[in-house]
Amino acid sequence: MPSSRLEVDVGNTRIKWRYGNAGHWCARGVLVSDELLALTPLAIQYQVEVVAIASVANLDLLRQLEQDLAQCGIGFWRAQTQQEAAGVRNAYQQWQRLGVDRWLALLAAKRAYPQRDVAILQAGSAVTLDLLRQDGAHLGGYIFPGRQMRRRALLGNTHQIHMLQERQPELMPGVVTEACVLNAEMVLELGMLNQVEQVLLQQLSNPLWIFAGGDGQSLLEFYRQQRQPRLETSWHDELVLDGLMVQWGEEQ
Ligand SMILES: Nc1ncnc2c1ncn2[C@@H]1O[C@H](COP(=O)(O)OP(=O)(O)OP(=O)(O)O)[C@@H](O)[C@H]1O
Ligand SMILES: CC(C)(CO)[C@@H](O)C(=O)NCCC(=O)O
Repeated sequence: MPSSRLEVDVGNTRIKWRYGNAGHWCARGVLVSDELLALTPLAIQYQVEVVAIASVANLDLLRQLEQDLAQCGIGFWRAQTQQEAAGVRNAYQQWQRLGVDRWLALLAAKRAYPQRDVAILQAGSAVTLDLLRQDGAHLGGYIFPGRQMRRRALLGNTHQIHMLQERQPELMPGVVTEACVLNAEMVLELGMLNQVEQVLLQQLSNPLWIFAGGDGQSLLEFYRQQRQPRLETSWHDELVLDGLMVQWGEEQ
């Protein structure tokens, strides 16, 4: 009998979880990152045997969670970055330093598209981009500050920029503070997407560009709205959790 699992992706902003058995998910949800210990009551509620976690966040809380779960007789399994697995070779020389969310996304992409070059953009607290060739070679990537992080840096380091109301971003220059900030975010992100597109076209062969993460939908829309997007794109909601499943499956 496959064990019932709570699968968890712990980012620096949010925790995404899903509960199920052998790929059939009965429940899913989101917590904020400092609510990690709320996973124990969830695991009890769903009577899971194991909590399987990928985390790039606070290690102290993770140790506490492991202890809490052990006291309740619930297993704890933590995904790790690897040098090579499931047909993917990590490009980092110091391979342990690659974020486990990036590594698992590579495993998930390889499983989903074994015959294609892919690029993976995960737009979370940070925005990461990773390149993966069809032969399994990870070609490295980029780490950009995420949207919320940039916004906090701008507002936190100035006295007179206040966002009194949200509005739709556009490319034209703004004539009110909010528009200047929001439109600049769009200019910045489109610039990033265009520049990255150039790199992907140079480095990969007919790649599929996968978007994921909290701001991924919005970046994907920006990209698709352009006059001539040159790459095929796809949206993946739970790439890190899918990679967690690949690694779990390989280790059982
Ligand atoms: N309900 C929400 N709460 C917080 N952020 C949200 C929400 N909806 C969308 N976002 C956007 O999602 C981004 C965070 O995305 P996500 O939850 O994927 O990050 P994360 O996995 O915690 O980050 P990372 O893996 O980079 O540490 C924020 O920058 C924010 O702009
Ligand atoms: C870049 C983030 C924060 C994205 O979640 C995470 O993957 C991380 O902490 N990575 C460690 C550094 C690296 O990947 O090189």
